[in-house]
Amino acid sequence: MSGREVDGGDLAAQDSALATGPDYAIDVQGLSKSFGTNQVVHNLSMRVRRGQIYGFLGPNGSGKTTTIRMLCGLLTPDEGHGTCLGMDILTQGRAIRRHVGYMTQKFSLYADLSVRENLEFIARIYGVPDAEAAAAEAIVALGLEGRERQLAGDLSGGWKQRLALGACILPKPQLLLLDEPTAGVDPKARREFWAQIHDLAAEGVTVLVSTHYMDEAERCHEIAYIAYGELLAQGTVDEVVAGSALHMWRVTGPDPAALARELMEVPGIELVAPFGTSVHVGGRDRAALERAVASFAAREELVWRPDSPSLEDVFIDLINRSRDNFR
Ligand SMILES: Nc1ncnc2c1ncn2[C@@H]1O[C@H](COP(=O)(O)OP(=O)(O)OP(=O)(O)O)[C@@H](O)[C@H]1O
Repeated sequence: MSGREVDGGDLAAQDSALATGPDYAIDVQGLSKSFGTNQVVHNLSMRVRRGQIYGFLGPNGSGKTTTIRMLCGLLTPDEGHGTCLGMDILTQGRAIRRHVGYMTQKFSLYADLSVRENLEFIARIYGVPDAEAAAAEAIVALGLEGRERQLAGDLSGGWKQRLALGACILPKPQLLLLDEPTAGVDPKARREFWAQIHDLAAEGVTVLVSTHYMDEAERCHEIAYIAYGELLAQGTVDEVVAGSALHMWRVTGPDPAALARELMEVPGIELVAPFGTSVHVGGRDRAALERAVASFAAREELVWRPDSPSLEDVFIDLINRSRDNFR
């Protein structure tokens, strides 16, 4: 906990500030954080509008969790400043956390308590009035009926995540920080989880969610892509794709893996990404890319089609280029 932490004691004043607060649930500038000599977040600025679902993407170790922890005052940035729910992240961490639900990557409920016991326990810790009723309400809202008496430790991955989300929203937070909430969860459970997230956003809750799944990125109102601690792209999915300025072709042929290796060496081709039986080929210089494609004209076994960049193409391109910059 930061030595500068002050707990803005007047809860009524805070609540009224929250109700009339700024348009942005998160508004931070120039955040940097190092662990020893390793700078894991560098000069990161971001703004998230209230009621939005904001996706946070990037490779492993790129600084997403560290950023989330700075946003709710669990870590103090070395540089930078900003607000979360209108409160200062440097000095009002404790007050921020009273209004934020933070779902960490690790399942942190009690494995040997039942679903209902876990929810009632959390409700009591947060001082929710009538903990039993609040837990019962959460059980219905999350579709956990019939599982109330099951031990949390015996739930499948998808149900565990749903219970963890239930615990997060019991105190009715204004902002949810969800750190890879669906890692390892099957597609049906992920879809249901996302339906819950959209319901919460429709009620005015702001959601910042980190994920490695492209389909989840496409369910967000806005996304940010972070690599090596740098924010490389930000905006709606369409804006991020358009901002890449990538031109793409898709080529299908008998041995996509060998073809991909060959294509990587061709001037004008900056991005090569095998996708099933075909290979996505891209570059920012349209003329150079077209010359590269034309050089394969005699290869009748290959079928070339112009294509549009997918979000995954854009992220692969961003990570390739940022890796070059950071070497
Ligand atoms: N408390 C700490 N002490 C030292 N190094 C840390 C600490 N917390 C994180 N790191 C390092 O900071 C870097 C960024 O980690 P972080 O967990 O923020 O990344 P991430 O983008 O959330 O990764 P993932 O997608 O794998 O969860 C990593 O190299 C990690 O090892």
